[in-house]
Amino acid sequence: MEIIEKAPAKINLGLDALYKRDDGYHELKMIMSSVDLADKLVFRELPQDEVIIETDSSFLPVDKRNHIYQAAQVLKKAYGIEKGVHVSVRKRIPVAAGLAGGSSDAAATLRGLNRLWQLGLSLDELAVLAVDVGSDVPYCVRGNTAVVSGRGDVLKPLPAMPQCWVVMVKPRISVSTRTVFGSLSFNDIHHPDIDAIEAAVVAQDYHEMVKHLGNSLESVTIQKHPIVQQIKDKMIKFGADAALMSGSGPTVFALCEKYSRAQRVSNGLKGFCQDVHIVRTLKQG
Ligand SMILES: C[C@@](CO)(OP(=O)(O)O)[C@H](O)COP(=O)(O)OP(=O)(O)OC[C@H]1O[C@@H](n2ccc(N)nc2=O)[C@H](O)[C@@H]1O
Ligand SMILES: Nc1ncnc2c1ncn2[C@@H]1O[C@H](COP(=O)(O)OP(=O)(O)O)[C@@H](O)[C@H]1O
Repeated sequence: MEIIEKAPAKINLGLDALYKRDDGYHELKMIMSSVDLADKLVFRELPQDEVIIETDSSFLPVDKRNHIYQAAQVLKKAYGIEKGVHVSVRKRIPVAAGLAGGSSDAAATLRGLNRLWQLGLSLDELAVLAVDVGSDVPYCVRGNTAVVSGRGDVLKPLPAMPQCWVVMVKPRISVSTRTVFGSLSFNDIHHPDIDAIEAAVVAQDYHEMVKHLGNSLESVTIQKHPIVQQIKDKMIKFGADAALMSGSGPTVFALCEKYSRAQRVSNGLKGFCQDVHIVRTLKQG
């Protein structure tokens, strides 16, 4: 049997870091949304009890460091499964970009193996296991648009964000999520109004939504990597309705209501960065 799952990238329309918790993680309140840029995973049963990963990306480890491997092990351990799987990954989401590519692959693995091994688990049950792989994985199990809080493990589904075009630009720098959180100083960060973004999404009010986009981690990454601010400035100059860093970065996304604007932003940025994508927001489902 062969099972296919898509693993879409996410953007953070809002990310508020509230405080550092006793377990070392940060309490967050975020609005996340899936976009139409996805990896494709194909799962096939293996006769031996082994997890084998194959990918077209030269940036990815295929051993136990891969989030796909970790997700499979979490599921096998939780349900005592002694079966093997071959996973082939067509990688389209830029790696270590703030777009949750690895987390989305892990979530797709939980969904895919649930089907391949006929475990009959609900998405809520998979989301509970998911946090053992990473903080972004519970959200990625369902994807779509949601308010995400706690460490990343408390989910409230929302209607799909208002339809628009998203231009995603990843500069050629590496950002470590752990280092960004480690450098966060609560004295001087911006706290976006997450409730206002949520209300705008519920009301399907695109213009109100773009007014409130914000990310507490942005200034931390910009301080080390001014190119993130330069990309934001260029996006606005070329006509984007809003521009924001996603997650801990370094990808910056621009939202545009009109495709012609998205094309202008994309063309304007292509001379500056190589990794530029125009994608659509996803409708629910
Ligand atoms: C910042 C966000 C926002 O969506 O996204 P990315 O930039 O990774 O896409 C996520 O919270 C990242 O989630 P994820 O990448 O799964 O994080 P994890 O592997 O669990 O944690 C990596 C490191 O980030 C820090 N971390 C993560 C989540 C959280 N709520 N508090 C934290 O302090 C911890 O230092 C941890 O060691
Ligand atoms: N399947 C995977 N896809 C992408 N990255 C992965 C995967 N498995 C492990 N990783 C590792 O996870 C780290 C974070 O990658 P990724 O999830 O793409 O970024 P982010 O958390 O910034 O959104 C990278 O160092 C990468 O090597």
